[in-house]
Amino acid sequence: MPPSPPRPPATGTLPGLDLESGARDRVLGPGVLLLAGRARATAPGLIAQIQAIAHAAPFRRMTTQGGRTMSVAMTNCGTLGWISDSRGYRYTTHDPLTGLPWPALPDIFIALATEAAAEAGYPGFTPDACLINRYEPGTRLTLHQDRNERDFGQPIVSVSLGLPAVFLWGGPARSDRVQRVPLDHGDIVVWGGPARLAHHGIHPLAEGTHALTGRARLNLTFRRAG
Ligand SMILES: O=C(O)CCC(=O)C(=O)O
Ligand SMILES: [Fe+2]
Repeated sequence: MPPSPPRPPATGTLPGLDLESGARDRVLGPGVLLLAGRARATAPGLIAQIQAIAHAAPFRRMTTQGGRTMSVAMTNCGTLGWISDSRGYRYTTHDPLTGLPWPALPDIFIALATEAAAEAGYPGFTPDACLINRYEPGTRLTLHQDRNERDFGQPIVSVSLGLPAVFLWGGPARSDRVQRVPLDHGDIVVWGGPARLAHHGIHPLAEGTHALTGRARLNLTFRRAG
């Protein structure tokens, strides 16, 4: 009997295993790609910028049109910021909490989002909006579509920092089968084209602490909203 072939390398679900960037890259479906670890090198700089942004535009838990309080804490940077309140979801130029324009997109944010989009097959992406989500253990984001943007021809670039999470990736219909995709610190998911209006969400975060973010996961979601 021939010897059994060598096992393929482990696929990076082991916490703390510092796999080479790219080893866990995955196509989740047509138009959607996981770029594993691509934000790892710049993560400390990204997190420092998030702290400065949150100083000017604090994290807050927004309410939905139905009066529920969202469990994810959010803030924004860019010329447009995503908000939810009793009037529904929309983009605004100003932070309703401070009355000031949202803080500008840092150059390192724009560079990262543009490079990740290009690598995933969406060249020329220039974001004008970055939603910053902060999850604590137990926090979840229910299945939804991102559909408040003007041009669905533009992709979404989503960067994970800190605690790991399970990304829920579905399809255009809410009832479509949902894949559970482990996301680690520094991972980037890019979706567009046929995947642009797929349902997605975040499973309730597991307990833990991360060296750079503490008891939290931070997510940057880049969009061309206007
Ligand atoms: O936290 C994530 O990875 C997803 C965030 C998201 O889907 C959104 O902000 O619309
Ligand atoms: Fe989303």
